[in-house]
Amino acid sequence: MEKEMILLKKLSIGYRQKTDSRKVLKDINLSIFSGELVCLLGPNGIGKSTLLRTLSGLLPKLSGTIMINGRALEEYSEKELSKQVGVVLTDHPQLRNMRVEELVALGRAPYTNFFGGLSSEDKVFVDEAISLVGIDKLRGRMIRELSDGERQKVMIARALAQQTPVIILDEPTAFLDFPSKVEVMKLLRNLAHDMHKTILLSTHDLDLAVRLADTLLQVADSGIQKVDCQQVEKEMSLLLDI
Ligand SMILES: Nc1ncnc2c1ncn2[C@@H]1O[C@H](COP(=O)(O)OP(=O)(O)OP(=O)(O)O)[C@@H](O)[C@H]1O
Repeated sequence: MEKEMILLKKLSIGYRQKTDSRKVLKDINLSIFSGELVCLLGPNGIGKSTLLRTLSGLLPKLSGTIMINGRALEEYSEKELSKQVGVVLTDHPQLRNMRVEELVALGRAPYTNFFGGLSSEDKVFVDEAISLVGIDKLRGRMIRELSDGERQKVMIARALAQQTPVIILDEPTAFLDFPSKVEVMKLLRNLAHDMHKTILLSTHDLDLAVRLADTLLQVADSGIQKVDCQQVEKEMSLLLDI
């Protein structure tokens, strides 16, 4: 039986400004379960990143409820939340001067002591994450010397080393060539299915999302709706006249 990992009720998200707030999406009601690869689709500027940042605890909600693994998001301390939710955002220029192994080891930060030393258990999790993602050969390389696809895999390995039940990724396939997009999406799907993780990502790669996601969520001004993968595939074929 899969577990309800993310529950959203009457959620409004956006940006608080000095005098008022800029609402981006409102009345979001949604349940997301463990073992699921969930893809958020929608046009530029509709609010996908805003939602992912809000669920990651990086941006405060405007109103409503966010439950992560059965507990309200705001009840978690920063450290506790980083044991529940791993986040892979678009670019991290400040991480470019690290080696692959060091960056993956950053995933252990919520578990290490004040001085940040890795225990032998931490090292096992780092090794495991590196081998799961298939980047053993890149271990000693500098992040700045990697291709976009390789760097994306390293970021996923860091989130895996963090050992969280939920992983949130903002456009993990952007800027990748087609084979790398497929590889990254399949990797994420396998992680959801084999390790029972909840993987929530945004993407503009509709064709891949339709084929690989367990759940497709369409973001529109009116809110967020689950859409049927097979129905979308049929509509795509009709549009393309094939
Ligand atoms: N820091 C901010 N302050 C105020 N408004 C913002 C801020 N960041 C984004 N927005 C606005 O919020 C809305 C939603 O942006 P968001 O980045 O969530 O869209 P998105 O669906 O992720 O788009 P894309 O597909 O282009 O990445 C946009 O109108 C954007 O201009």
